[in-house]
Amino acid sequence: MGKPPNLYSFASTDDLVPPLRSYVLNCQNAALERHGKFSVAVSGGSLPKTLARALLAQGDGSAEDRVQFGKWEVFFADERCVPLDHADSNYKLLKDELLDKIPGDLGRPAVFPVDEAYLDDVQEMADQYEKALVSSFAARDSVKLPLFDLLLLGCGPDGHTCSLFPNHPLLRESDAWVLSISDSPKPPARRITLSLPVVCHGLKIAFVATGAGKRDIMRKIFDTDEGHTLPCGLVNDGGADKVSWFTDNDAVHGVGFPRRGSL
Ligand SMILES: O=C1O[C@H](COP(=O)(O)O)[C@@H](O)[C@H](O)[C@H]1O
Repeated sequence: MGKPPNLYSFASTDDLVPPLRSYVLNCQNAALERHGKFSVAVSGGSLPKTLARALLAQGDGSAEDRVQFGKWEVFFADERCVPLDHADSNYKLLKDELLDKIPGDLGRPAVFPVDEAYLDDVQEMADQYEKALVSSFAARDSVKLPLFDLLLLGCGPDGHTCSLFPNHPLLRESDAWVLSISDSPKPPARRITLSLPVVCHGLKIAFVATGAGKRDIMRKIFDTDEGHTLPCGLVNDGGADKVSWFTDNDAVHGVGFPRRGSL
C-alpha cells in the first residue's frame, strides 16, 4: 500500500476555505506551468458551495493567488441524467454556486457539461462524455487514462464518491473512463460517473467533507477495515498521498487517523 492520504481538519468551514483556496491555486499554478491549462473534475452535492466560497474570495493580490479561470477546463466527476436546468443537475449546481458568479476580469472557464441529447440513453451519455475526455486528454497527452490536474470530490454519508456507490459492480470496472449507472441507491437513479481508475490516476485528489452528518462515515473510512472497501476508502488506497481531505472538526470528531498539521 502507498503512503497514507493527507487528512486536514479545521475548526469550521470558515477556517477551511482559505487553505482550500491555497491548495487549489497551488494545483492550478503547477498545472499552468506544466501545460498552460488546468484540467479539473468537480463533484456535486455539498462541494460546489464550499468551493465557490474559496474561489470567489478576495485574494491577496499576488500573482500566485489569482484564480485564472480563463485557463481552466471544468469537467464533471459525476452527473445526474437530467436536463442541465433541472434542480438535480450537478452542472446547474456548479453554475448557480460558482460559474455565474465569476467576475469578468478572472476569465471564463471552458466547461464540459453532459450532452442533453442523450437523456434517454444513459450509457450513450457516458460514452459521449468519455469521447469529450478523449478529445481533451488523449489527443493532448496520448495517455491510457485521462490525467486530471485536480479532482474535487465529495463524500456521501454512505461513503460514496462521484456516483460510485458501496458494493456496486461499477467499482470493479477497469476499462471505461466514464460509466453509466441506472440503479443509483441515491436518487436520481440514472447517472454517469468517472471510473475509479480515472479518479485514482488524478495528479491531485481533494475531498471536502464538513458537518457532523459526515462523522460516522469518516470514522468508518479512516478507522476501520471496512472503510477500505468503501468508494472513498478505495480512492484513499489508490490515490495514496495524492489524496487530501479538507474537513471541519465536526466531521472528524472521534476519528483516530492522524491529522496533518498544515498544508
Ligand atoms: O449524489 C451525489 O452525492 C455526492 C456527495 O454529496 P454530499 O452532498 O454528501 O457532499 C456528490 O459528491 C456527488 O457529486 C453527487 O452526485
